[in-house]
Amino acid sequence: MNKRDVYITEVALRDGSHAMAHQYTVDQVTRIARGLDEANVPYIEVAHGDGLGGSSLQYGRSATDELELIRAAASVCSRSKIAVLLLPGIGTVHELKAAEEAGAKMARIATHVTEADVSKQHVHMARDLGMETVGFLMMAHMAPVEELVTQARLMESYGADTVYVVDSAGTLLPHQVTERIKALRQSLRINIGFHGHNNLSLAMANSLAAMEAGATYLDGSIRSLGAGAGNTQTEVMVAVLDKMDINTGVDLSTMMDLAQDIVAPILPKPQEIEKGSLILGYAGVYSSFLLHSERAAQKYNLDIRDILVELGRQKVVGGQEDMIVDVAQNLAKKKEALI
Ligand SMILES: CC[C@H](O)CC(=O)C(=O)O
Ligand SMILES: [Mn+2]
Repeated sequence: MNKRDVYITEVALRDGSHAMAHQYTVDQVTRIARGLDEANVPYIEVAHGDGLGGSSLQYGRSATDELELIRAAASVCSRSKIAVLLLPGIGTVHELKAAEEAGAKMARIATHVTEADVSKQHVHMARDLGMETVGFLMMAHMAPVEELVTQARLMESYGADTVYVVDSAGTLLPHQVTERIKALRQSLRINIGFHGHNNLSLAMANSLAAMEAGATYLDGSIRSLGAGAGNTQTEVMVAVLDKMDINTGVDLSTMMDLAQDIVAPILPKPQEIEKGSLILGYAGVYSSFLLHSERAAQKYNLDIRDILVELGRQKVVGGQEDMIVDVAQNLAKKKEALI
């Protein structure tokens, strides 16, 4: 792979799986991956939205086995490398091995920001398989900067090539991104990355803040096809970085056409900042909770805002999706008692 100033990982075929209710088909994945490869995007992440092994009642069943999707994407890529996400506890080392056999070349091992220690075995396994390895510290707003540094250092000590600050809730403000990335840059030798969500319309500003503070790996989703209001919109990021004379190696025209002609037509609805996604960012709630909370709001006849504000107050984290229904049921009971 040619040297670039910034390495973009396109996450629509994984983070976007949340927005697609995990209903990606082989045909959709093939067409999108082929376009991304043509555009020379360095990394394309493919998996269930909650990572390998995520297809379940709790997280949402996939329409198509993720290994089939990974194989399909890998089969049309000659330049882009396929990445997979794995959350220890949801995915196992067996699934990682199967993903590698299906063509994945990068493993992104994701943990809650204070739980990097659970990534050790998976980082080791990924390295043993010869994969590029990323530590992905989710819900990064929930830990003070010093704690984030400690956790990132653990991932570095396990052998990760890159560690990411992940703004899962799309709640960080640019100065908070700057201080986090700066602190990591000062304490680590490995690459630093940033993954944003656009719930407060700050994903682009935060990505630029991250880059200016020393991040060289940035995530984006084409047409913002990610959880919540989506991620930093990849084709827009390519345009902005190009105007800043930052070399991403990605072809802007190919990305624009892919976004317009292939991705936009498959969106269940346009990726806008609506009430639910705005509250995710405002209350600091996991972006992947949006669809689950929308369903709960409908079922219990509640305002989604009330559910998400309560989940934010309770500092609910990934893996606690069952709390969404608990919170909705309690709110519904309280509402009934008032009538
Ligand atoms: C549930 C996994 C999650 O979607 C990973 C991620 O992209 C994030 O935390 O933002
Ligand atoms: Mn995400």
